[in-house]
Amino acid sequence: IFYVILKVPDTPVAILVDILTKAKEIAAASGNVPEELRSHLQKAMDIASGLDDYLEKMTTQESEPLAELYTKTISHDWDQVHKEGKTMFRLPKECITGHIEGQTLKMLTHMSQAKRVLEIGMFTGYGALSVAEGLPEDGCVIACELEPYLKDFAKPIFDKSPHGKKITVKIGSAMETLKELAAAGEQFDMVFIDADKKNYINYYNFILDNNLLQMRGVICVDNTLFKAKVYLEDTVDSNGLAVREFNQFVSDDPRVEQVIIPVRDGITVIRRVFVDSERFSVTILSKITDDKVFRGVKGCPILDRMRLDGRVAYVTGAGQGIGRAFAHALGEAGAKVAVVDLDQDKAEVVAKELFLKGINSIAIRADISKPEDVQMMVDKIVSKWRTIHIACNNAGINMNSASEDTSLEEWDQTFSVNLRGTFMCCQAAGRVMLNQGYGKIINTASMASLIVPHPQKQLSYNTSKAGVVKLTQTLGTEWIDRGVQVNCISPGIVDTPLIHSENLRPLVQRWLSDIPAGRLAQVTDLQAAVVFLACDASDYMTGHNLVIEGGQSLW
Ligand SMILES: C[S@@+](CC[C@H](N)C(=O)[O-])C[C@H]1O[C@@H](n2cnc3c(N)ncnc32)[C@H](O)[C@@H]1O
Repeated sequence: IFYVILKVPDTPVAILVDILTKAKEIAAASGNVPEELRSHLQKAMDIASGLDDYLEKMTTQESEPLAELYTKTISHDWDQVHKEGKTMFRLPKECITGHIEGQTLKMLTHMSQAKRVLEIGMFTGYGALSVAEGLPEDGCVIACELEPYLKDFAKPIFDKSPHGKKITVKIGSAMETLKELAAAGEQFDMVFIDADKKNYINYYNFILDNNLLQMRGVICVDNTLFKAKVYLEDTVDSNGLAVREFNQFVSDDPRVEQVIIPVRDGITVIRRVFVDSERFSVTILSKITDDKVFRGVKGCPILDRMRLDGRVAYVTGAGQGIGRAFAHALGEAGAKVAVVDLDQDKAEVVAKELFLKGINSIAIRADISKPEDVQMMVDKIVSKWRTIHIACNNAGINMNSASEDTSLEEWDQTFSVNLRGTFMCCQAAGRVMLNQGYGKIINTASMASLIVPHPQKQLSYNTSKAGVVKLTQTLGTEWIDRGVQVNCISPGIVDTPLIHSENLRPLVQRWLSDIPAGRLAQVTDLQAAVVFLACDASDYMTGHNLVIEGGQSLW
């Protein structure tokens, strides 16, 4: 309530409400205003005055630190602070971005998958903290601010928030900070310009001219409606005129594409459009080699070419460990994933994990050593999603015994899953893929296909995995001219809960001394490889054994 009383109209809508309130008062005082006009005035008032409240209510509530920052900011006596000489300028509390704009910034941060954000004009840090909340754990915000007082003002609240540590405040003229950042070769995924309006064009040009914005970054600019003064003809306010000039400049700039979102006092969102812009001058384009390297294959930059949107994948042995990590990785890259495991419950749990993240998934129980199960798996996927693009044949078993004691049962069982099972999966999925002229098969082999891991004795495992590599090479060369690539991944020793058992501890010590990386593999170390082999960027690779073992096979 305190805030409402103190609030001055500072957005187009708030000004509209203010004017309508005055018009209503005049109408009320005048005896001869037609009822219809009064009713229109009331309706216009209801529409305009209800908007901000409704936005507040329907937008995700702000976090406690943000709420505290807001209250602390609007209840602070900024005039007094200025009189005491603690700030250079008299800072109007209304310049805080606040709940709706903060949530908008957080959402934009999230949507643009930004990791590094630059804010020009931090004030008390509401925008900076909102952005920080939308960043991943290793994200960072560099917030430029002229007034040293504001850094100390914001600090206690930044310290209270788990996201505050992502924010670095740079005190001084923002232009000087920009120059330092450019000299250090820094780049940002998102830049939020919200400082002195007369410098907007300078900040904007400096950012673009010095590549402070990374290739796919966005610039957000605050107050670009500037209380409607940017389009009202009688504007004389110098800030209003400066923002108007800025908007016109951006609108005429062929390097970018932009939109003004009428949130609060207007936020312009700007992105670079280097090659796909029809507005880009022909003379500039004639000097560059305009090919797939420049534009990207099918117009996609390399990371986009690694996406798997719309693809259908399955992963066997996906109920845990490497298979589970593969299923998550393929799903995160955009594929629908069938989670296949011998254990139905485990498959269902992983499928649920994927679903929770927004990845379409199904769980399938299958014993890949049985031909009928393998065919059932393929049929189920095809009947559900019409096809299979990515077959990740990962299920395998490992039994240890000295070679002189290895039983035929152990040998047969190992081969029946690791080699025969993998072959059956390749064949069943391969038939679907050959038929459609497209497919990616990724088998899980092992570093044991290259070296003989020791001191444990695992003859049947080692030989079966060597077989998986030869299977991969043979199929990879036989099928590539029909659009199907077959590759395999050979992990080194992977850190699993099993490995931490008391009796395996001495063995782990031994292995560690054999690994140049000085650590075991985490399942997450293998995720990029499966996405790479599953995507179009690896189309020219086939029959390859991608070894990921921290250098162990080289020692
Ligand atoms: C509109 S407020 C920023 C609001 C803030 N982004 C938020 O989320 O609440 C503008 C801020 O820019 C700062 N500022 C103005 N001119 C500046 C300059 N040349 N360099 C750095 N900061 C400046 C002001 O001190 C003020 O704190």
